[in-house]
Amino acid sequence: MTSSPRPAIAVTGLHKAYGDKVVLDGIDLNVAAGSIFALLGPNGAGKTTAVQILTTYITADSGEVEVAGHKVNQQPDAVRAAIGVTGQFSAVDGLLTGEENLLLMANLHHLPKLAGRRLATELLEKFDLVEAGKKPASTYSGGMKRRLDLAMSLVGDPRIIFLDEPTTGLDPRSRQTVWEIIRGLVAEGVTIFLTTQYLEEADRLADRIAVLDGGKLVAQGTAEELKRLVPGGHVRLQFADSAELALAVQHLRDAAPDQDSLSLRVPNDGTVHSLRALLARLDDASLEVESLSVHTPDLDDVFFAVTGQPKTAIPANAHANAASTDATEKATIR
Ligand SMILES: Nc1ncnc2c1ncn2[C@@H]1O[C@H](COP(=O)(O)OP(=O)(O)OP(=O)(O)O)[C@@H](O)[C@H]1O
Repeated sequence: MTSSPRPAIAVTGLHKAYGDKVVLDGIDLNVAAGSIFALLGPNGAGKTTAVQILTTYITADSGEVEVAGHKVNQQPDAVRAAIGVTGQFSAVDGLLTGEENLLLMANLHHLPKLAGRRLATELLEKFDLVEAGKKPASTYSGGMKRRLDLAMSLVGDPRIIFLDEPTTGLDPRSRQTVWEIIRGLVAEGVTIFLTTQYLEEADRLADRIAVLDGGKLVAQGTAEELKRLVPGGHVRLQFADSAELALAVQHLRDAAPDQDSLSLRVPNDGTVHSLRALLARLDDASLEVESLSVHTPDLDDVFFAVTGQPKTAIPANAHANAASTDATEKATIR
């Protein structure tokens, strides 16, 4: 009989509040060893708090949390020995060179001097920081700092790495580089738990994604599973002025208008048949459409469905509104 391998991370009923404010409201999740798991959510959703608990930085109020087979509240040292962490506030010391930062980390891990030097050289090469390695880290670009931070988190040879918003603030090229590094680590068998505000990052990288909103997991699955939760895509109709938009709203009752961009989002699966039907409706109503674009479902649509708001419009500490609660219940898969 074969038993399924033990997950790298197992969380049940995780709860954390600060005073009256419930930050994590009963979170359950499992991360398979050797996979990439993305915890997605708007500002203030509780992502960093979850990472802080999983990495033993803070304690939970209740719930079971096992990381690398050890309970975080009972064996925090064993958990710490098995993990690497890079946060939004990096461990990089700007006064030290890249190499010195790595040597310091090797020292903290009690590596013999020679082994520490060898590892620092290896990591500087791996992360394309050989030249920069002799310069103070304060002179590095954001992307270089992030690479050094990642390199430093590898010093203890961790099997599980937590990356809290690893590419926030990076330009697209640096972001791609970090993604390549993450994929390389996973190919070596490392488990990655990352938090992100970028839907694209979760889509491109993660084997499984969980969406956190208002302290609850409102959806969980692969990117494809999450996209299937969204019923079809939509067509965006662009109008020249608000009078034409108002006229369109009267005729297309199932559509959602956006007054700022003078556009209308009409549910549509993008097939030729349904596009023809939509064009016929526009013709029948003599509506003047300036332009039209077809959108197949993406994680943005999932976010819209499970949180009730477009990703870009989610304010800090957003909570699902009453209208979104239905969508949330329909969309959640467990
Ligand atoms: N030490 C603390 N004391 C009081 N409230 C806190 C504390 N730490 C976090 N919070 C609150 O908990 C909520 C979740 O914060 P958290 O940093 O976990 O969110 P996040 O999803 O990581 O957000 P961001 O994407 O902005 O980093 C926020 O409302 C925050 O203000």
